[in-house]
Amino acid sequence: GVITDPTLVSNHTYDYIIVGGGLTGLTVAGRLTENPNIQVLVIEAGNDDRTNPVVYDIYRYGDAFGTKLDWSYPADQGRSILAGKTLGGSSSINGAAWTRGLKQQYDSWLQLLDPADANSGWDWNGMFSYMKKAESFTPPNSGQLAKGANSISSYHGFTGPVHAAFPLYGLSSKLMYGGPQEPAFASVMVKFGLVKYKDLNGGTPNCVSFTPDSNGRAFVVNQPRGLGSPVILRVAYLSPVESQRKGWTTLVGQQVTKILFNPSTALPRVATGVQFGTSSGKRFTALARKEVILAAGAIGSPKVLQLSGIGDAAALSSLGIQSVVNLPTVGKNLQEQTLSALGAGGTNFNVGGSGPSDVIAYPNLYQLFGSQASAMVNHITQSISAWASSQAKSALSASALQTIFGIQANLIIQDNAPVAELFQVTNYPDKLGTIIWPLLPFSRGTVQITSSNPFVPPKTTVNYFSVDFDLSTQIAAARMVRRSFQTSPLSGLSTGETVPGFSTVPDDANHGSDANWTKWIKSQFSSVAHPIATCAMMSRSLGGVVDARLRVYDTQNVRVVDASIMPLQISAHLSSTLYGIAEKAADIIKSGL
Ligand SMILES: Cc1cc2nc3c(=O)[nH]c(=O)nc-3n(C[C@H](O)[C@H](O)[C@H](O)COP(=O)(O)OP(=O)(O)OC[C@H]3O[C@@H](n4cnc5c(N)ncnc54)[C@H](O)[C@@H]3O)c2cc1C
Repeated sequence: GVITDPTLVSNHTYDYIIVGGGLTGLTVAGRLTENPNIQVLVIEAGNDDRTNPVVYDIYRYGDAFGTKLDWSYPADQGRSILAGKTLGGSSSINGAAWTRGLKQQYDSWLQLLDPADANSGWDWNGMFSYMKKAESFTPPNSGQLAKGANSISSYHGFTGPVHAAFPLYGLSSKLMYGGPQEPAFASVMVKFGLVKYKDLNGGTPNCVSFTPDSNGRAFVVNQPRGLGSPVILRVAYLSPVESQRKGWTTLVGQQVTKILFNPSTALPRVATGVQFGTSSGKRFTALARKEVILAAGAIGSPKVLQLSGIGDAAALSSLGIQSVVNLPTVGKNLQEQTLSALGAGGTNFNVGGSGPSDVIAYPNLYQLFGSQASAMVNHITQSISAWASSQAKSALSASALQTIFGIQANLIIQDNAPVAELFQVTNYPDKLGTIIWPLLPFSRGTVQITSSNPFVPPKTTVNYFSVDFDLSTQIAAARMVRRSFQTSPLSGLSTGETVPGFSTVPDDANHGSDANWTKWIKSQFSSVAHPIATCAMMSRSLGGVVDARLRVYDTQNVRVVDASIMPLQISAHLSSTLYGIAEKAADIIKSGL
């Protein structure tokens, strides 16, 4: 069950201790405890807020931002990165869009691992089956089909714990929009050269598509199966089984402060358990017979490793932390995205409900940059080496980063990986809205503790826009949105762009100058909250922190299973992929590899 009293687990021994009861932590715990002989302790820093409407009503997710449900990790340029501090982690405060990346992006993970790991299954085929294992998809009904939803059944799983569907379930007033704005946006994107595709969840996201949402409506569908109460809404792996799984203990309201190691300094190092507590309270210890599994998220996990002595030995020693494994890339290779919202006033058409919004466009570089595309291809090819040098401090080395950037560039140039997301939104920031972000930034950042006090947030430096391609992509996406408001049939619904508007970014033959777009974007962008790669699954020679078995290098029994292991961004929202990673991680752990 879920408990709050730390003395109930203090000095007890479990087979596995999972640090973080978020998206991946609960998924792994749910699978490991299918075996009744296995004892798992999950320690979650946040509380059990499943009965809080801000958590169980996904349409209120924005109400969680900046509250005690959110870490709001401070970052550079005055930004902060939202992250759930509550049971369910960021899945409990997320927007629930359910999308998957490009096939070749998952295949590239193998390229970043040692050749000896060629059969490890970290590619599209392996990941697709695990993403489907996590999913219970409900195809659109006739009403939803009429509004533009569609699906391809072989792209989905139908028996997993996480429900995905088009908006219908849950609050009856919240349905797919029935007004003209979403189909009009899709038509304009087709005019801009994108294919309108039935379903972007099968590894081909370069399209405009109506997209489903995850678990927000799970309880309605599950009710007939006797699982029904709103509390399972966000925590598909836990709530339905929590009263039966005697081997699964979840302690909430306690933060893991470090991993404890066997004193023998011989490599690989052996973890024996964890220390945890609250900022004002006592520290406790719990012991792990088999493994300590980190699932604290892409900012939380490198922080715990560093606090435990795994990181850059020199930097840690300056904080008085004794080195356990000198692994300087812990917390490096951070990739996070930048968001802007554009809006236009609307004629008095009826939006047809209260949403949520459904349509996403994923243009590739050629579609986004149009006549400038070949210049941009040349620019990328010629700049990779300079970009790698400029970002080297946030990676193992310039040469490692150059290899990684080469793979990233190939995905963009050869495989048509979508480089930007354009998410049509009704009534934000005006009646017609589109939020945009570059998907595949070359800027690299770091997460680094600055104190041995675990309750001080780590220094998170994204280095937003430190590679010009990232800004150029955001500008090109903004221009595409501006043009969309001026293109029929969307233009027939628009009374003109209001955000940023022509007084802020005057229109011209080029749809606004680079200088004006830059000024506006830099003044108002926010962080998307998709941080990854801070404990990247890559070969050690490229700066990886975990191997293909998700084991931290030079440790015997410390694994990372969360967003920090993704080595490169994907052209998608992250959650479906992360459920797949965690499902695969659970099988790796069960097999004892
Ligand atoms: C605002 C927002 C909107 C999003 N929208 C979408 C969307 O629409 N679609 C989509 O697919 N994805 C979305 N995402 C992304 C997705 O939810 C996250 O990528 C995903 O939840 C990350 O999973 P994780 O397991 O790595 O980390 P998390 O789910 O964040 O879990 C980490 C957990 O560890 C806990 N923790 C951290 N440190 C410690 C410690 N020292 N001790 C104990 N516990 C600790 C945290 O409190 C948290 O519960 C969104 C994310 C956010 C924040």
